[in-house]
Amino acid sequence: MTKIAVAGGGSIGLLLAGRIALAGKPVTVWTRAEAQARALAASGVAVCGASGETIGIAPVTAMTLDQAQAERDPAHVVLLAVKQTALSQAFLDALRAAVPPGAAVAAFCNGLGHTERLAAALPGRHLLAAVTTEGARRTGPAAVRHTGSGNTWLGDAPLFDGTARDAAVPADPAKLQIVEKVLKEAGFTAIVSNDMAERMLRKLLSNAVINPLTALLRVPNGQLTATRDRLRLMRTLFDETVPVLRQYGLPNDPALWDELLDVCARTAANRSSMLQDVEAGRPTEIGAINGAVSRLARQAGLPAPWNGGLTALIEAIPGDGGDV
Ligand SMILES: NC(=O)C1=CN([C@@H]2O[C@H](COP(=O)(O)OP(=O)(O)OC[C@H]3O[C@@H](n4cnc5c(N)ncnc54)[C@H](OP(=O)(O)O)[C@@H]3O)[C@@H](O)[C@H]2O)C=CC1
Ligand SMILES: CC(C)(CO)C(=O)C(=O)O
Repeated sequence: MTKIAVAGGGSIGLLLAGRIALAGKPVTVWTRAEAQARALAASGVAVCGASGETIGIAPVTAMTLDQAQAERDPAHVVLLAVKQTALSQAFLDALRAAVPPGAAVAAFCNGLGHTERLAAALPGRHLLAAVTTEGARRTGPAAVRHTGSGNTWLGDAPLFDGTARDAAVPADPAKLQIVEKVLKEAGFTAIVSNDMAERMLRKLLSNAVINPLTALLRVPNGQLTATRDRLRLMRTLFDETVPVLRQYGLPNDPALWDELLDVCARTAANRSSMLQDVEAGRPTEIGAINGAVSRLARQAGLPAPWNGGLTALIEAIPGDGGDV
């Protein structure tokens, strides 16, 4: 039987682990803190729906990532559900020690930069990129709310920083199929994509416009479109970001602006992940989002002053302390 581990017991990690376990598959959560591993092992993951109704209590095995390194029977499939800010050298070293060569690692991080770092840190492992529009919020050490259903795309992990367009770590089709099957059996809409660069760039575009503006203006996503001034800010950032991302595989799609407005409408009540990080005094993923757009713009010789300025502003908020 495929041995499945989820690295990171946060919002997406608990949603993945909870749903997989509720579908009857054994799953192990690798946490940062020992206290969370104990809580998860004792009570399982309480999975709730969008309005807080209990869907089920999912039994899981749990241990810290450090403890996972000593496992005699290591995982074959690892779903990586940490933020880009967690990808320190120490974390990457620990992950390499916990994941044996030949195992598949599907990275669910938003933003860019993780695929390059993971590919370098995990030689001999099968790296996959995953982009999800599922919404999740951890409500306790062993509890998660599934705040919105979406799609999850899986495929070759594209490389952007310092590379020409179309560079990617080719996925082993057999590993891809295994991860797709695990997600589908857990009830997720999993789609194998042969253009993960496009998927990552579409998601990056939403995050690059919505996240920094909501974090600075301290408004939920739906409030961004509520005034002309905010819409103008969104449009300015969008107009600067699209030409940069088009250099790396974002299609010339006239529907992109409407799609962005649609994300704001569908997630109107959400506080973006960056706003939540700022409010909690945690480091944000700004370096992997607008910081990444700035880097790509420099690489392509295009201007991106708004992305650079917003990166500097968010990094200057007490608590952020820079990024990976
Ligand atoms: N939440 C969502 O709805 C969505 C999130 N995403 C993306 O998915 C990624 C994960 O997001 P999300 O789940 O929301 O983030 P969270 O902050 O909720 O969870 C991240 C988890 O990573 C854990 N972690 C950090 N460092 C380590 C470590 N050294 N060892 C083990 N675990 C560690 C954290 O542990 P601890 O709590 O102990 O610090 C935390 O539980 C992000 O890139 C995000 O942008 C994508 C789509 C939707
Ligand atoms: C799409 C969006 C903006 C939804 O809140 C998101 O992915 C985030 O908050 O990081």
